[in-house]
Amino acid sequence: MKYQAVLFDLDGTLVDSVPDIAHAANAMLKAMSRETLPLADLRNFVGKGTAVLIKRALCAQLNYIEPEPALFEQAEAFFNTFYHQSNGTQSELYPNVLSGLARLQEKGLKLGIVTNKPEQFTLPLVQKTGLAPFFDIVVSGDTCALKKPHPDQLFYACQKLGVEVENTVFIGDSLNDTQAANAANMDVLVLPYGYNEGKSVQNLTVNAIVEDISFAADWIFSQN
Ligand SMILES: O=C(O)COP(=O)(O)O
Ligand SMILES: [Mg+2]
Repeated sequence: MKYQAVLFDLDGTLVDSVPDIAHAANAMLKAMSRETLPLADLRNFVGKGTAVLIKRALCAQLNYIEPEPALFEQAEAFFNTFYHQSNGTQSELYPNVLSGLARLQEKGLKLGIVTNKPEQFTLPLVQKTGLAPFFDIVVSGDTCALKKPHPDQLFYACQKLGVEVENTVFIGDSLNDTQAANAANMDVLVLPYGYNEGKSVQNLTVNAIVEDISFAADWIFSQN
C-alpha cells in the first residue's frame, strides 16, 4: 500500500467557510467605522490564516501594508468576537466530502486535517460540520511554530499519526497547500473549487487535480 494516511486542508477543501468569515470581517469593519467589502473580495483573502485576512480586510486589498500594532489588536479583538458568533452557522461541506471521507476511512487510511485556521475556530467548526469523527488528528494554524506554506504542520501530522511522509498524501485548494507539500516532499492533490487567492489551480505543482473528495479517493485507491 503506497498511502497509509491522507491529510486535508479545511477552508476551501472540506468546508465552504467564506460566508461565516466574511460576516465576521464585515462586522469588524463596521465596528471600526470602515466600509464593508464584497464577499468575492473577502473570499480571495482567505488562506494564510486569520491574522493575514484581517490585515487584508483593513487595507481592502490582497497585498496588505502592515497595520500599526494597536490598530491590528483592536481589529483582531473585533474579528475574533464576531467569528466566534458566526463560525459554523452558514459554512457548508462541499459535495461528496462525507462520502469520500467514509470511503477512505473504510479502507483503514488514517485521516488528518492541516489548516491555517487558528485552533479556537478550527475545533468548533470541525464539530459543527460533523467532520470530527473522521479524523485522527487536527493540526491548526497555531499548533506548530510555522504554518503553511511552511511544511512544519505536515511533518507534525505524520509524526503524530506514526506514518512516513512518502506514505502520505495531502489534499488542498491553494498555493499554500502545494508549497507546503512540495517543501515536505509529500504527494499533493488539489481541488478546483476552493480559494486560491482568486487564481486558477492549473499551474500548481501537484500529482493531480481532482474534481472533489470522492474523485480524490478514487485517485488514492488507484495508486494503492
Ligand atoms: O484560515 C485560513 O486562512 C485558511 O485555512 P485553510 O488552511 O484551512 O485553507
Ligand atoms: Mg484552503
